[in-house]
Amino acid sequence: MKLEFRKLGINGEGIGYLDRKPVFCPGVFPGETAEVKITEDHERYAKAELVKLLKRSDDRISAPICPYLNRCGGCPLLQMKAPAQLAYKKQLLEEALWKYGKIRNKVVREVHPSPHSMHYRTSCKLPAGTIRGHLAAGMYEPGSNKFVAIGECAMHTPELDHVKNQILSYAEDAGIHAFENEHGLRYLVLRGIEGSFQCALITGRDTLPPQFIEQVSSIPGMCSVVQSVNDARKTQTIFGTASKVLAGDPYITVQMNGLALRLSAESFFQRNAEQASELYRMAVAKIDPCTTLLEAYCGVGAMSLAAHEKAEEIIGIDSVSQAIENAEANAKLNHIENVSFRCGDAAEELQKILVRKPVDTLLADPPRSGMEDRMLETLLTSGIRKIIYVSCNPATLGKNLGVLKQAYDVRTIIPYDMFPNTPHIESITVLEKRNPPRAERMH
Ligand SMILES: C[S@@+](CC[C@H](N)C(=O)[O-])C[C@H]1O[C@@H](n2cnc3c(N)ncnc32)[C@H](O)[C@@H]1O
Repeated sequence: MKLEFRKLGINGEGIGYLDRKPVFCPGVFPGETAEVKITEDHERYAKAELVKLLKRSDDRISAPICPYLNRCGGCPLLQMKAPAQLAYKKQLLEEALWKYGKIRNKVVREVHPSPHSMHYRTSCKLPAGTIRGHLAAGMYEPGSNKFVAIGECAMHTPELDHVKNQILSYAEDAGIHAFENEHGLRYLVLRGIEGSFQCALITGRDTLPPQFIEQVSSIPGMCSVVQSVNDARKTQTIFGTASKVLAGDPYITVQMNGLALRLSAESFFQRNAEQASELYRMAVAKIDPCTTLLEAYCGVGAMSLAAHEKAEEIIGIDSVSQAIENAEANAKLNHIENVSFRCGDAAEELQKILVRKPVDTLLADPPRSGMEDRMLETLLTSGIRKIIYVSCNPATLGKNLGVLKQAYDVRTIIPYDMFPNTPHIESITVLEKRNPPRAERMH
């Protein structure tokens, strides 16, 4: 059937309307007309696949840039011109903020574009698979378990893909196969920042051949080779319980905003390192000089350490022990003495700290699921004056701001494009405590 598309969905798909029912179709942009086939018809929405594009948007780039575009699903906006991508991302953020938190779009600033729109990813976590009898790393087709081998990804840095392909070729020569029956290579986790590489091999319960380890550790710039056994039949996590260092250090050390940062393979670190350093700089600039600053969900401490001159005391909290070990080492490495770290649940640790002393400012960069209810409740009744909230998920940001606005004013929201060609949008929100809170004024 022929359908006109008017909007962009949160997953980067086009939205057209059949009567008043939304129809979601990947590969179509707003302003386009397409022949589509309905694949799922539900009471409140339908899904469709593109048969033929009948009218193209002026925002569409016609030349295909990536051979995996229609199969991998990682970059649904790859064929959209850059200015249009930024405009749609801002719109997606504003819509989510209004839908989930009734936050008005006048507080949303223009999107900061990524310094690079291609080849910006400095890390990858790819499942291993077999293609025509050969070991490969890639992705699964969206919504399916069909493996797609990715040779070169247009979002990875070329160095990252080069190292990935070298490791796969050495693994195949060593007789290592893709994970099956609790053995083999399950995931390849790689980081490569400014010529330093870290490789984590997620495998079954296997002893990897010494010659293979020697070859991988000899790749120029390879600083850290670790193995993590994850042989669980069904798993939501990539890493197993413990990692073993096969060669080099347990971490790599990267430079960011004048700091040396050690990163273990299990520790979270932003994938677009160049844009992350811009975002961190802005987040730190929004902190007013204060006595006690707390960073919840601090990872390896990049922002806490960068903010060390803003507060007399800074405390970082993260639930991943390797990240906290890195953060503590990073404080020492950079000779910063007023920043300390704690491993634990952010809400629980914040509550414990607030019993002992007041906290002036909270810097928080939670995972996609956002802040938990316990964290929100604690903030509402705390004396924390300012919150700088870094978010990678507009929906959970909207929900959290919808609660926090009971006691805080949302001053500004600054979006950052961390992942060009995808619908993802990161942002920094600055909140200030209302004095007295609205709830108290009502009584
Ligand atoms: C989006 S990352 C941000 C990390 C860091 N701010 C950065 O930019 O590198 C979210 C972090 O939250 C941590 N985390 C997830 N759930 C947590 C919880 N309940 N309490 C504390 N930390 C948590 C993860 O380990 C991860 O390091």
